[in-house]
Amino acid sequence: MSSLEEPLNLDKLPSLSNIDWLDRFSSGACRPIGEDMAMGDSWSDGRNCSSSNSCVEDDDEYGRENFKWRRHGSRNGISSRRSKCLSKNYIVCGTVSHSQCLTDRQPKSYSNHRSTVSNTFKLFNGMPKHVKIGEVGPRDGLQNEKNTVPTSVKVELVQKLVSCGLPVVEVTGFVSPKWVPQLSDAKDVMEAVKDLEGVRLPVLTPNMKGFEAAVAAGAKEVAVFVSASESFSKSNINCSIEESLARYRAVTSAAKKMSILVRGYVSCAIGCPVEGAISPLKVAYVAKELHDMGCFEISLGDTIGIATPGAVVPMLEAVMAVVPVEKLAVHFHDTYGQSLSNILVSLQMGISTIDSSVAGLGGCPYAKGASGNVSTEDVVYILNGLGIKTNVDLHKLLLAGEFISKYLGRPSGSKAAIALSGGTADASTI
Ligand SMILES: CC(C)(COP(=O)([O-])OP(=O)([O-])OC[C@H]1O[C@@H](n2cnc3c(N)ncnc32)[C@H](O)[C@@H]1OP(=O)([O-])[O-])[C@@H](O)C(=O)NCCC(=O)NCCSC(=O)C[C@@](C)(O)CC(=O)[O-]
Repeated sequence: MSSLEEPLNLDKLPSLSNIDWLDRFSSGACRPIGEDMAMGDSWSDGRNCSSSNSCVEDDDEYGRENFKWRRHGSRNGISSRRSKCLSKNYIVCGTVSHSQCLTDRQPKSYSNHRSTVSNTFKLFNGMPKHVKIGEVGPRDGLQNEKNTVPTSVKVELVQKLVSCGLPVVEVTGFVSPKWVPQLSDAKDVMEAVKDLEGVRLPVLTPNMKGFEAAVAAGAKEVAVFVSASESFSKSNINCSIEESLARYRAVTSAAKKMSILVRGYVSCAIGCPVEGAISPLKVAYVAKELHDMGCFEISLGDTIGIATPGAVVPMLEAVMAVVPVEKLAVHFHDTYGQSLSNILVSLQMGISTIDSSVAGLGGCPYAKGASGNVSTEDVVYILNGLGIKTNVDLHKLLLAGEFISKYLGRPSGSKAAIALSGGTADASTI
């Protein structure tokens, strides 16, 4: 195992030129559910990319010319695939009824129709058709609240979020109550929601103690979190990056024996409150370690919310060189209001799992000044506009956001929710 104390040389990581983009974007790269799942085969919400999010069929010359990470593909068969891609794009948009989405914006009588089509390809070609939203409000959102939120409110919030159709709701964290007092009722919250059906309910676990407590409370999925910044690792979990990786190897190994799924987070994937900018290679290093130890999905977190697309692209490029894109998620905090732009560019790079927090709740107790996650309402709104399916009922989501905002006594952090408030009865058709 190499150490982060040693400088990471470029040649230690596979470079983009060593990886044929077809390998990473082909339906072969989008494995069927269950295959290559180091943590057992009980994951029922796996994405079958070859049917729903397939990218390669949509590849065309525009993608490769415009996006560096696709440069190395074969040009064979491009023209024959182009018309197929075109119809697919239209089908995607056609799935959202009553929506002002991509198709509606295409000027039908535009004099240069070919150029309009070219733009559509350039901008939207690599995007997934379905996005899985990981709701983190009850954990990431509430962990930083100063006043204790009663267990019953947390449980009701989780229930409301599940009823929206969200496929994943991160419930709580089995972390030290001395470090994060707000989550000291983790056991009670988990026990109250563990039997909710049709949803994955992961919980954060920083070590074996947390893992064992989570399993005892009924968790069937846990999440470990490693930092790409040495300083943040020490302030957040009181150990070095390498020590944390060793702890998580113990967790993933125990989880595998019990068919418990483990998700991995990389925090400070763009920047650290102490160290500033973080090298994409460091992010790639820890992401690969998490992948190699058996995490079925790795969520790349801009913990302090400083990212712009200019920083997200190289970070994703570096990580996608070592971890398959279908195993990656993005997790943006919205401190600088850049999250939706960052999400858009992530979608263009083929990411199809997005973390977000209802009403934009959140902030990390160990990242002062960092604001909440991008709001789930805003994410659903932009995805609806792009004609990308989420299966999330926006109307119910607005009510869940309203519920927790009212309880906390402050306005929602979601622009879409604020704009739609008063008109929530019609929100599901937006
Ligand atoms: C990791 C530790 C526990 C180390 O904390 P430590 O103080 O170094 O641990 P320790 O092993 O020395 O134990 C100290 C005490 O904590 C107890 N303890 C030990 N482990 C646990 C546990 N799991 N659950 C409950 N109690 C625990 C342990 O039993 C002992 O109790 P005592 O004997 O003093 O009574 C601590 O630093 C901690 O809990 N940190 C978590 C901090 C946290 O939750 N931060 C926010 C996470 S958000 C994030 O990282 C970013 C993310 C994921 O959201 C992505 C993004 O936004 O970008």
